[in-house]
Amino acid sequence: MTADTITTADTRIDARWLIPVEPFGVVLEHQAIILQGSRILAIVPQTEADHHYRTRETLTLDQHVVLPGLINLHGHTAMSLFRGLADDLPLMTWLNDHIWPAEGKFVSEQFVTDGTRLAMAEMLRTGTTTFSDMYFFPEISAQAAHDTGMRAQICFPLMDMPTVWGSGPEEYLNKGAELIRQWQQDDYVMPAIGPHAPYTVSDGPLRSAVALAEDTGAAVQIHLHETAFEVADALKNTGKRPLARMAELGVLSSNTQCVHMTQVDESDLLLLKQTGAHVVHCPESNLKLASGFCPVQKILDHDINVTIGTDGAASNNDLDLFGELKTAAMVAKAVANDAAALSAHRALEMATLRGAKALGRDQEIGSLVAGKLADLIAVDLSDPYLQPVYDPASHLVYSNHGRAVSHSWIHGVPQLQDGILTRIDVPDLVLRVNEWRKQILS
Ligand SMILES: CSC[C@H]1O[C@@H](n2cnc3c(O)ncnc32)[C@H](O)[C@@H]1O
Ligand SMILES: [Zn+2]
Repeated sequence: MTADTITTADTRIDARWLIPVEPFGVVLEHQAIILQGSRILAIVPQTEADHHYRTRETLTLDQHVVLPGLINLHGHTAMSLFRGLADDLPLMTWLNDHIWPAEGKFVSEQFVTDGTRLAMAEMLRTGTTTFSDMYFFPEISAQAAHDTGMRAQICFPLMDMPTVWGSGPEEYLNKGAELIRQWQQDDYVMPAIGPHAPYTVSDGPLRSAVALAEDTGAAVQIHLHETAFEVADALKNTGKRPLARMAELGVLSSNTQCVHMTQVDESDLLLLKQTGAHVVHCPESNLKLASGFCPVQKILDHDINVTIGTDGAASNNDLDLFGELKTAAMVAKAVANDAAALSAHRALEMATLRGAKALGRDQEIGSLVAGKLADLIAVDLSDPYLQPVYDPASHLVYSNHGRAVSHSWIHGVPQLQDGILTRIDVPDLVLRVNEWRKQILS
C-alpha cells in the first residue's frame, strides 16, 4: 500500500495488546483491528492505520487485550434454568433421579426459549461468541441464537427413549433432518446431530445418524467415556469399549466431537488419531460430578484435537469459559504431573482455533487474521486484581474471570459494549427466569 492510499471501513479498534492465536503464542502491542461488514479487513500497527484507514468509528482500548471470541464446544444451554437444582451427586444419580424427571416435567418450547436466552446472556457477558448446544426443541434454540446473532452449533438430540421432544429415534431423526435442511445455510446456526451417549442410543439409530451425517455433512457430537462406570458397564454388556463400538458403527470421523473422554487407553488414542475425531474437554463438569480426569496433554501429544466446553449450568454451575480454562490448565498439570502441561497459550488455542477446527470452521473463525469473520472480544486488564501485566496470556488463563470481558463482536456486530449486552434485554430476562424458579420450586 502506498503512503497516500486511504481505505474507508466501518470500525477501528485500537488494542493495547492483541493475541491473534494464529500464529501460535504471539502477543502483539498497539495494533489496530479494522472491521468492514462481517469481516476483519486488516490488522496493522496503529501508526500505520493512522495513514491508511479512515473509519466510521474508532474505539480506543488502551488497557485491554483483544483476542478471538471464545468457542464453548459443549453445553445444554436451556439447562441454565436448572442451575443449582441438584448438586453434589454423581452422574447417573444426578441424571436418573433428578435431571431427567425435572426435564420430563418442565421442559417445553417456552422453557427452551428462556433458558437459551439466559445461557446466551451469561456466555456473551463472559467472552463466548460461539457455543454448541445439545438439547430438546433444537428448532427453538436455533431461532434464539439466530435472532440474538450468536454463532451456535445446534445438535438435535437422539436417544432410544421418548422425551418431551418426541416419541423415539424415528421421530428425532425426522425432525433433525428437517432442522438440518432449514438451518444449514445460515450465517450463525450450524445444525448438527447429537446422539446422547452410547448407553442411551442403540446401534440402529446410531447407523441412521451416520447416514444423515454423510448425506448432509452435519457434525456429530456425543457424550463418550464420561465415567469409568460407562466403560466398565459397556465392556460387561457388549465386550467392547464404547469408543470401539462407535468406530465399528462408523460414528467416528473428522466430523465427530467426543465429549468428556475421561477414560482413554492406547486403543482409544489410536482410534481418535486414525479417524480424526475431536475431543471436547469439560473439566468442571467432570470434577463436580466426580466423573474422572481427561488426560488432555497426553491426547494433545498424540496430535489429536482437544477443545473445551462447560457442559450445562446444572453440572458446572456456570458458563464462564475463562474459569473453565483455568481449571483445565490446573487439572492438566496435576494429571500429567508436569507443570508445563497445557500452557496458557495452548489453553487459549483450545478455546478458539481448536474449537473452530472441531466445527469445521477454522478457515472462518477462531483466530484474528485479515479476511476471517469478525468474531472477537476485548478483556479489560485495568482492575487491580489483574495488575501488574507482564504477560496478558498468563493473566487471561490464570488470573482472569469472564466478568473482565468488556466488548465483543460477532459477524462484525457489537454484542457487548463496556460490559453491557446490546441484543438481550437483561431485566426482562431476569423476570422470566424468576417465573421459572417459582414454577420449578412449587
Ligand atoms: C438429549 S438432550 C441432552 C441430555 O443430556 C443430559 N445431560 C446433561 N449433562 C449431561 C452429562 O454430563 N452427561 C450425560 N447427559 C447429560 C441432559 O440432561 C439432557 O437430557
Ligand atoms: Zn453434556
